[in-house]
Amino acid sequence: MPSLVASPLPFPHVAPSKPPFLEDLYANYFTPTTPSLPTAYIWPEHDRPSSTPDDIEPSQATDIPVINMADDDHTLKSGLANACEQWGVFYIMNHGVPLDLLESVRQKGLELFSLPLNTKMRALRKEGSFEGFGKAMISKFFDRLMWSEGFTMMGHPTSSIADTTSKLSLGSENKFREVFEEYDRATQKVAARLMRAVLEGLGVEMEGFKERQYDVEGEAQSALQLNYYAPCPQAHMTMGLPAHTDSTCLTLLHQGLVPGLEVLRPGRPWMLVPPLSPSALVVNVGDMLQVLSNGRYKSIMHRAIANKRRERLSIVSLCFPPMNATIAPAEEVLNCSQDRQPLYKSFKWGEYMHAKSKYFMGALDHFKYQQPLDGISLAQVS
Ligand SMILES: C=C1C[C@]23C[C@H]1CC[C@H]2[C@@]12CCC[C@@](C)(C(=O)O1)[C@H]2[C@@H]3C(=O)O
Ligand SMILES: O=C(O)CCC(=O)C(=O)O
Ligand SMILES: [Fe+2]
Repeated sequence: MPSLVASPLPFPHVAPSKPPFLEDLYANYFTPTTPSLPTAYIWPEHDRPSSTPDDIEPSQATDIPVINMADDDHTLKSGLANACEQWGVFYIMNHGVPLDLLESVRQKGLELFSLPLNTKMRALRKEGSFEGFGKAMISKFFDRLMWSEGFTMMGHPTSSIADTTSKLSLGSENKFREVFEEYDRATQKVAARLMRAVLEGLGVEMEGFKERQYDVEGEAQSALQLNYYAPCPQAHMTMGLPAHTDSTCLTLLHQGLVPGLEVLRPGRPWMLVPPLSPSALVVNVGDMLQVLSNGRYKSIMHRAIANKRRERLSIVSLCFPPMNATIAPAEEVLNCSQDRQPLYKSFKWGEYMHAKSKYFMGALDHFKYQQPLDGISLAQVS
């Protein structure tokens, strides 16, 4: 088992003294028309994209697996097993989320980011909360600013999308809520189906898993994250969303027709994940599936590149365990693996998020049975 922290990226382990998000975010906000990029947005050369995706058109050839959700159960399970093990990222088609719903979310999302500043300020993310406008949580691990802004809504089953969006509604009408909630419900249904198929593909028996851990179809939590990347004339010098893995089981992402998502598979260069078709979704394996599968499926490192001329909106559905569920390698996975040793201890998702917000890419090692000697030393980062 290779060390999970053997990331080829030099992550800064110390957060800058003043996180570049929250109240001062919009005060120091970028102006997309600025002739030259403000220094704070210029990233060190080794962290910059090797090219910007401006001239790449949808349907560009790629060998990333495509999962057809209309396939029979057996084909679906084996396709997913292969995609999760070999890639950690894949496309899904025939997933059942209607194209017109996707288009409405896209339209409302763009409307959301074009709201006037004082309206956005009312829904700014507060310290200790995920919800609202702001830079992504991980921005505090980087000493440069990201060329993006985000809006996070925590959803199903105790939907607070209504609360987050109601802070934005002018008057009593909440014009964002309905469409975001409908999309959240639709994508979580897809995520639930995928999770069942992925776990069953690993030999997990669903009733036992439900008793010992959680009901992946009835109890999973969701968040809906919108990321907006304004056009950036010097896109090659900055980073839209820096390299990270998601703390999820699975993440379903729609990037519209504008490319920008890149993935890093171990031992390979960064690779673009081009938009495949207007309705295809990209699925990423997250940290929790890595634990449930006892490291057989690894969460995939990814990042987003800004574009020189085109604005980009990504619509990201995050699927993760309920707060009180026990996360640990699934029993059946341990029983069929050669060494039978769990790589990870049991923990709760909240504990994981706490570790992630402190140790970032070192968080998973915190829950490993043996701290790898070459890993991040906790003393170093605390
Ligand atoms: C349910 C989640 C998962 C979160 C935190 C919370 C809500 C927003 C998610 C993201 C979305 C953007 C990247 C990320 C790294 C971030 O900064 O915020 C994600 C993070 C995680 O996957 O760790
Ligand atoms: O915008 C993208 O393509 C990536 C977004 C992402 O990775 C995230 O929100 O977690
Ligand atoms: Fe992500």
